[in-house]
Order: sequence, then C-alpha cells, then structure tokens
Amino acid sequence: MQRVHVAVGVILDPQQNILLTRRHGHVHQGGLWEFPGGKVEPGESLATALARELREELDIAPERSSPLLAIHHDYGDKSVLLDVHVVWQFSGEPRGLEGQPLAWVPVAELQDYAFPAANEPIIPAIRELLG
Ligand SMILES: Nc1nc2c([nH]c(=O)n2[C@@H]2O[C@H](COP(=O)(O)OP(=O)(O)OP(=O)(O)O)[C@@H](O)[C@H]2O)c(=O)[nH]1
Ligand SMILES: [Mg+2]
Repeated sequence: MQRVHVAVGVILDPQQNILLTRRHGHVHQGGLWEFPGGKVEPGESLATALARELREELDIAPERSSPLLAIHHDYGDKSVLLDVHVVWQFSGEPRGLEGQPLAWVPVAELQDYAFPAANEPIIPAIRELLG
C-alpha cells in the first residue's frame, strides 16, 4: 500500500481565522476542504516541506510555526501520516495558485466544513489550543 508523509499547515490570521482550501474534485479526497500542505519529499525536513508547499499552493512563506499533532490514518488505498503545524505568522497574501477555493474560517465554524476522515482530531486540537 502507498504510504505518504504529509506536512500540513493550520494557518492563522491575526484574528485567529483559519485558512482552508478546497481540494479539486478529481484528486484523492477531492471536493473536501483541507488544511494546505502536501507530501514531504525524500531528504526534506518537515519545515522545508511545509514552506515549499505553502509557496507552491498559496504563495506565502511561514514565519512562525509550531507542531500541533501527528495523525496516522489508513484510507484503504493509501495510508497517510499528517504532520500538522500551526502557522502563527506568514508573509505574503495567500492566493490559490492551483485554482483552489480559499476560505478564512473562525474556529467556531470549522465544524461546518467537510474534511477528509484523517482530519478528525485536528479541530479538537485547534479548539484546545486557541480556547
Ligand atoms: N494537504 C492536506 N492533505 C491532506 C489533508 N487530510 C488528508 O487526509 N490529506 C491527504 O494527504 C495526502 C497528500 O496531500 P496533498 O494531496 O496535498 O499532496 P501534494 O500537495 O503534495 O499534492 P500532489 O498530489 O500534487 O503531490 C492526500 O492523500 C490527502 O488526501 C489535509 O488536511 N491537508
Ligand atoms: Mg497539497
């Protein structure tokens, strides 16, 4: 089975809204909302992978981040290890460079968005962190 290591960012704005993007319909877990990020390449650190993915997907650069949690999940066709980091500060103005829709969402409204199954522990962890 395919195993993928993924660097994922919970990106906050100064009002503590969280940046979500919607996955394209044709890809794995397509049509669902996600936290931006992507696969860690061989030899790459998590910080480097996260910075590269946020540059490629959103044209922003993380300036301050900290680990939130790591999640193993088996989708059957694919198993993922999501290394989730909170991005407290970034430079640049996020744009969907891959044409993906963006939304800035208050913590209290995250529950209204449909996420991939692996993401289940992320919202409780954000609530605990931000209160
Ligand atoms: N970015 C991201 N990926 C997630 C989340 N939850 C989750 O299960 N994944 C899974 O993690 C895997 C890798 O993420 P990705 O598709 O963003 O990888 P990537 O940016 O490198 O894209 P690529 O497929 O073009 O190389 C996918 O199978 C995706 O379904 C999430 O919240 N954010
Ligand atoms: Mg991605």
